[in-house]
Amino acid sequence: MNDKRKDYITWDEYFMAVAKLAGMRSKDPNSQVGACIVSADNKILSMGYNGFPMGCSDDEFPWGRDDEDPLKTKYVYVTHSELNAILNYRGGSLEGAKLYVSLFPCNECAKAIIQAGIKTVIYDSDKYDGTPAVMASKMMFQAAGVQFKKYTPTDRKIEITV
Ligand SMILES: O=c1ccn([C@H]2C[C@H](O)[C@@H](COP(=O)(O)O)O2)c(=O)[nH]1
Ligand SMILES: [Zn+2]
Repeated sequence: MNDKRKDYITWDEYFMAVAKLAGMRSKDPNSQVGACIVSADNKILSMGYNGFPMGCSDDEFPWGRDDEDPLKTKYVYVTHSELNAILNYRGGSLEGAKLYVSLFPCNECAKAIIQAGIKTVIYDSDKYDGTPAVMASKMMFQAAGVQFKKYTPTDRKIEITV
């Protein structure tokens, strides 16, 4: 019994699972998004999920998507997972880091990702592909030399009992 285990999870499975675990903290009833920032040598640097800013109560601010008054929707208040992950990092530079995220970043997150120096984005869902926000993200990533690649699902079930 000197051989190592063979069924350990890959780096990609690990970091995407961590991103999705972070997303499970989200109170958004429609889309729970998680992000995990990783160094070039595979150390986790930061995590985030979509939620309201500190001091803005999850129970008082609205979670709805549609209202003729934009102030009664979540969109004007929610901080996106990627931005939270960037802002949660306290260690200095994210230059050259990788970002694992469960949903393709919107244009506002793309700007923050580029400006933070993140060079690779690995995403799972691309459910808003073709929308202006995602089209703008893809254009900006291409112009800025940020690689984006779809996570290849392995269908591995990762079960954790807590
Ligand atoms: O780049 C992104 C884009 C969106 N999100 C968050 C913001 C919202 O909480 C949801 C999207 O809600 P829908 O009901 O699917 O419109 O996702 C994010 O974290 N990062
Ligand atoms: Zn965003």
